Amino acid sequence: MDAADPHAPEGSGRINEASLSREPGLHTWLVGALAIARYHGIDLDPTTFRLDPATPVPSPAVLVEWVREQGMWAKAVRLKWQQLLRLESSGPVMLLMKDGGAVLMVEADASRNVVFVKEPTVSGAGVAVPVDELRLSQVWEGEVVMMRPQRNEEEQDTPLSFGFLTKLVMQERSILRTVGFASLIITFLTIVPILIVYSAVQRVIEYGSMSTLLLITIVLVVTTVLDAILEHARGNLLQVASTRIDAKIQLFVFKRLLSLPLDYFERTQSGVIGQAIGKVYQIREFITGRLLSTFIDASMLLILLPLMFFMQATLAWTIVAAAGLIMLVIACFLRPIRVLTGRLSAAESRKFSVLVETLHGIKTVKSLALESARYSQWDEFVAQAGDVRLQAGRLALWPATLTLPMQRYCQFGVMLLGAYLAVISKNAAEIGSLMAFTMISMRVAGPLIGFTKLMQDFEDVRATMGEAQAVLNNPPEIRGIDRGLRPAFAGAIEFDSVAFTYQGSQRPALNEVNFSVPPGTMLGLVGRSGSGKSTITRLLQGISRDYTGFVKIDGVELRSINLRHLRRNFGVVLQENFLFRGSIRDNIISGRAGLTMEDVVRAARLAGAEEFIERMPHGYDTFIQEGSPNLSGGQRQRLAIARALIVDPRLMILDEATSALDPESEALVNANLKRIGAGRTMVIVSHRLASLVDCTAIIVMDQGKVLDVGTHPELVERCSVYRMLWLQQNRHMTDNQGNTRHGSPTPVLAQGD
Ligand SMILES: Nc1ncnc2c1ncn2[C@@H]1O[C@H](COP(=O)(O)OP(=O)(O)OP(=O)(O)O)[C@@H](O)[C@H]1O
Repeated sequence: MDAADPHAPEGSGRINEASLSREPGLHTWLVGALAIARYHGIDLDPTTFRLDPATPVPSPAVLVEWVREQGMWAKAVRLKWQQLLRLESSGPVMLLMKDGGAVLMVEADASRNVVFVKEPTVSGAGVAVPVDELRLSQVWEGEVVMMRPQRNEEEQDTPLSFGFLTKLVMQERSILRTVGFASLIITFLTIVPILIVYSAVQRVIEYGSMSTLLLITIVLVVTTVLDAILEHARGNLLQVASTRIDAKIQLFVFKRLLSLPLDYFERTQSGVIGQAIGKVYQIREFITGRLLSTFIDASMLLILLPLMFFMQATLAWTIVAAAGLIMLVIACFLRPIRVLTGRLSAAESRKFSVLVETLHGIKTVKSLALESARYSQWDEFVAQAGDVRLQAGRLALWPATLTLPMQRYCQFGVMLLGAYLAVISKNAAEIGSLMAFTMISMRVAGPLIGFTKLMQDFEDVRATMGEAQAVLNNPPEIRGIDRGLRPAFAGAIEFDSVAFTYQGSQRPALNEVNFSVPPGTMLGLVGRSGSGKSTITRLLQGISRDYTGFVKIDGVELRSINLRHLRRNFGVVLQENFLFRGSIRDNIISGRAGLTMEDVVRAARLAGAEEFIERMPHGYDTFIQEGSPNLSGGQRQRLAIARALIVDPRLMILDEATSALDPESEALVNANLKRIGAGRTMVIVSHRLASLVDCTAIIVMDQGKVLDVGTHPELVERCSVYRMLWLQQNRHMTDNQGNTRHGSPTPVLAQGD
């Protein structure tokens, strides 16, 4: 059947490569993504999309990754025609074609069995044409890319709370509903044998009816088997639900953690953070385990309790009274337990911090033989935590001990009382009733006690939640990450009356800083320790944003720039750079989409890393361990430079990048600086002035202020602080070469390479 619209322009129902008009220079998929984004009122920056020249068709994963990096929600899925017809989407979706092209599906009409598609154009212009399954299947194999804006600010900024976690749990309501339904049937299956016992036992005993006994046995066996099957199925479903909830919580926690600003991590011990993250899992266990099962049990109570009252009201009242007493005892202990739980948690955090710190600093610990000092500290914190744990444990024993008689009563005492009541009533029918009641009370006692204990657990979890919230609910920097301008950078930097004071500090780290440099500048930053050099680079990267004055890049105030965009345009190399576990190639790419082996080689060559990589046993595939012990400091640094350079950033920061290097490695990196700096603005912080003599401009910082700006010769001439630093370093170098201590600087040294 040809489903093409008769009013559509001739031939417009055909989709083939020829009909896919491509935006000049842009891949069709990219045009499609830009068009969908534009439909949602978002402008994506296509220049940030990198495509492997060897493979002109990117993978859907690469495209999706790029769209996500740009701050939108995106997903690539495989759909069948029927699913496509039912697709609920608040905008166009992109169908990826077999030939590498794409069309946008703007509407689906299930009644006519057609979808409306149009060619992707950035402007969004073009006529949508209806296409049927047969036609589409000739060019489309089912690949679809869906995109939409991040739902709303709330979605990204959702803080951790019971409400939020409950919402996550409720997302699994279809499973939970089934679980609830299964629970009701299980309860029913529990009641059936009880009712049979209730009504039939007396007859069996009175009339010696063996056939009734056999029937009861068969019914009991059948209900038990059914019960077991249903319990198993319910357990299975609960496992599925809790695994899914668990995965969502883990994703949430990690995302939330990554969204926290860097200075938060600088202020907070990693042990405290690690401990708080661990706590979230305790809360999850509570919600998906104890809470869920108690509520399921509670539904059972709703049926069983009335039944108990119906059978034996006196005994039922005693059980309710026992449960009430248990609740009262636990309620009395809640407050003191909460206090001790809080103290225990704090003590555990301190202990954990020592462990994490020791592991992080293990090189220092070993090399300075600090093992015994660290051990004593650990010993002290273990003792403190043990002390509080003992107190907490002892206190928790009390409610357990005091409630034990009531628990035992619910399980066994009720039987004795029932027997007594049966005996004094002298009614044989009471025996059946008593047996049935006892069976129910066994079933009821557990959930009743569980319900009361839930209060105690909830107190624990509330304390735990407080700790996790103290870490995860810190204000994220995500707002800046996903919002703001995305200007194309040339690289001009301007500081206009910038002042900045670190949180908790009295003295400003930067005070009335003013300077501006044009694009392509190689800017050196020098000054005594603590003069504010690194702070300038932090401000430039948007790490610290609560400064006064204006920091502008190409005239755009930094706080109005999208943070992700800003950082993607910065290449940053620090004194200590962390290399991840993985191959050299993976480390240079660092998971960024669309980068190829050619990019890796180009970056490595520019960073001066190519020669040592090629000498390694597996070249670019050489595996780097965590902390990269198999690389020298110089090699690590050059890899870090390559990693920063691979995206060809317009601005680059080298913060003491060569300070820890041996002279040979330093000379190697410095020799490449000019090449590295070609076509981009470089900000180089260095204590070694020899690395900076080629800079177009050097800023001399002193106590958070700009003391002078000039070239190396100018500063030697007129800036006393710079001259002093220069002479200090130069004397040292000349000494090494056996020259006179008071000799003037030599031009050779000044080249630094
Ligand atoms: N995270 C921080 N929290 C509080 N104060 C800080 C922080 N980082 C730096 N400072 C303070 O801010 C001032 C400037 O520090 P900054 O690191 O910018 O100096 P620097 O010139 O780069 O020093 P160095 O050459 O030693 O690295 C110093 O007084 C320092 O103590």
